[in-house]
Amino acid sequence: MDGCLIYYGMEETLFDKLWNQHLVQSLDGGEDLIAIDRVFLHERTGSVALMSLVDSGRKAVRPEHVFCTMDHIVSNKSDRDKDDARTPDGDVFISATRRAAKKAGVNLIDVLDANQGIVHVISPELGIAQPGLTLVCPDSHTCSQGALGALAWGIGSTDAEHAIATGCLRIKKPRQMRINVDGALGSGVSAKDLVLHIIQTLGVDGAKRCAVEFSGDAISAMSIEERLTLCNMAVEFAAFTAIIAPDETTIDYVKGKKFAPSGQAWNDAKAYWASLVTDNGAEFDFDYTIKAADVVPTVTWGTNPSQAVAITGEVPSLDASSERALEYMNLRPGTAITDLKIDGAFIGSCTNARLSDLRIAAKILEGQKVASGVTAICVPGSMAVRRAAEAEGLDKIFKAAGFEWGAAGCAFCFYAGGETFSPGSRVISSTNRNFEGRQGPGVRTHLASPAIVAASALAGRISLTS
Ligand SMILES: CC(C)[C@H](C(=O)O)[C@@H](O)C(=O)O
Ligand code: SF4
Repeated sequence: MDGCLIYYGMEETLFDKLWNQHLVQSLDGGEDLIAIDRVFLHERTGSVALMSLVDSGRKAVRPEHVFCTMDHIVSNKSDRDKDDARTPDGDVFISATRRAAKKAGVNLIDVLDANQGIVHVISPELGIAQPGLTLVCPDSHTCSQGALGALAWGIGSTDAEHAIATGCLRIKKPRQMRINVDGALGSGVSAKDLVLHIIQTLGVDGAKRCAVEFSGDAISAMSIEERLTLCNMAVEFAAFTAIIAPDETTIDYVKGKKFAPSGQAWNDAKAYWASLVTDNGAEFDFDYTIKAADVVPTVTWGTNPSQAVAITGEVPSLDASSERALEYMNLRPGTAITDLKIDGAFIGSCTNARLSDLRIAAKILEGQKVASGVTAICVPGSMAVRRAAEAEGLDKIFKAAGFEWGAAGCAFCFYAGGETFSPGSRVISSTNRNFEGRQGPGVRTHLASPAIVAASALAGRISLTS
């Protein structure tokens, strides 16, 4: 063995690489100081960070790398004004956020800006989230942006202020999990079905404090928009974040985006991104393999995203943990999912309101009418998505079918006060959370893919086909 060096445990995961490349210092007490490349804020929680920063006389260390959008409480009316809000007194909040963002000198994507939209939709769309960058945002679905190969995670408002002021955050390194999805998803089986299947299998705490890397043939075959849907819901099974190694699909997606590197910087970035893979032999704390062929169109029946079932299945039989959920959802065990009549259908949110989602729904809706008694709403994830959809005539299809066509924002994904579905409504929704009251007091949410939402809107009950 002379002259032969054997390294044990030198192989790194993609997550290790990004963590180590951003490690400023290991601190006493098990925390690390991590360099933060981008901070994204929104008016609901980011505003708190911005206002506190401005009020305390602190400055953004790199204001050009801080972005603030208005998405959570803005009105989704097509003719909205710059201060129209969904919440009582929301206008005051929006204008205060605007003032603080301007004072702090950060990039403001205001309500009427052409680039406005939901943070996790516009960050990739504008090339702000990029492979290899660390990105934080005071919002739990920041994990979505790991789809680009970025190390992106949700933080609190205080940490956001700290990251803006110092460009660093102290944090304990999470555990690591790999979920390898082998083979190809069946036709008509979407990224949303896959993530609901994973959460149903692992449970809502299944990836507690883990950075989850998604890999395998089914992931490589996905578009970036599908990967964003998948990573979006990592937090719904308690993950610290999700990440997917950048590949040709990622490079093609990022190329030419507003904030993407260009010229020589683009070539350098591509060379660096090629190194962002998990080494063969690198170890994870948890390593799962899922067969893509086992995944079927899936819908939630309960009040957390793990309470899910095949659309061809039934409301499961009662156990102690599901009793409350069944009561809230007004369901009886043994009822076929496709026998559930709906009152509302919603396509929107950072999970499933990108152009590909709208195209899938429009294909199903074309030339058809929403069932009577169903309130159907589509809110594109960003104004760019809305414009692109309109350029293809998708808005006309949605409207002709009886859908409302909104301006971008979080809108009916979460209840912030203001207009929503009426109490007791059963709503099929392309969003990511089905908690009690999530879409409004007493509203009963069933999570599903945009295809299922569209088909159900036409059928007037949960359905895979109209
Ligand atoms: C309001 C915001 C902090 C919250 C989040 O963290 O995710 C919201 O976006 C949500 O989806 O519940
Ligand atoms: S669309 Fe919904 S899940 Fe996404 S950031 Fe907004 S409120 Fe949160």
